[in-house]
Amino acid sequence: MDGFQFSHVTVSIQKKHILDDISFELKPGTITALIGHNGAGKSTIMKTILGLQEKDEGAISLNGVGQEEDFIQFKQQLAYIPEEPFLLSELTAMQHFQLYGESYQIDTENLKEKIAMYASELEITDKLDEYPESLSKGMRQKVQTICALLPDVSLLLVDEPFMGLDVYGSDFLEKILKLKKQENTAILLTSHQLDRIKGFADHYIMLQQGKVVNIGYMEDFDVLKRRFD
Ligand SMILES: Nc1ncnc2c1ncn2[C@@H]1O[C@H](COP(=O)(O)OP(=O)(O)OP(=O)(O)O)[C@@H](O)[C@H]1O
Repeated sequence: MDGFQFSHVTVSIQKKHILDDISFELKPGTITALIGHNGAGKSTIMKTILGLQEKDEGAISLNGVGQEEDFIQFKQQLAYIPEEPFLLSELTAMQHFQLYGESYQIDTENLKEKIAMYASELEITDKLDEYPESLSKGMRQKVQTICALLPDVSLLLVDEPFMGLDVYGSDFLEKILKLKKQENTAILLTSHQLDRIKGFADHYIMLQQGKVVNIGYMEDFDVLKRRFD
């Protein structure tokens, strides 16, 4: 089955329900925004998909591959841009890209072209041999972002995509997310920058205290918001 399924997932941390029976689906070639106040459970959904957070119940699958059945094959089909960069201090920016290239088995020429294009567009070409400690926070975020954009995956998870990026970097990332969508990637993002994501997300999932309160088309979001305000 194509696409991503998150079915009846419940997560507890220290006996408290953080996600309560959450279900949604993502179709290939769509962008979906997870919307909700601080603490609603958006990052916990991302971490649960990535296997960083254990779930009590439920099932998660991507293109018919169950997260629990074959975690490596499941994981190989997705990439993640975290809110905070977590780079390895002993690797340069270029070595991070090569590591991603190897783990996603990207063809060498293709990898070189992509690195050159992303580094140039995000203005870090002169930083490729630098280690994370000598990069600014925004530059580290750019390196982390490029890592996740290098592979062609079925599912791209993006936690607060525009946090830490300058306006030019944010505009470029938005352009690339739209391009990935055209290439049939399903994109799940969280953002508090509603004005920006309203312009390019197709669907929204609204969370409140670990529960889904509404799922709909992004273009209908304003109507719903006015009703809740
Ligand atoms: N490790 C943890 N230990 C205890 N509680 C946690 C832990 N991680 C998350 N929580 C709780 O889970 C709830 C959901 O947190 P989560 O980070 O998923 O929210 P969020 O919607 O991503 O918020 P934000 O918009 O602030 O990033 C919060 O009440 C938070 O306090």
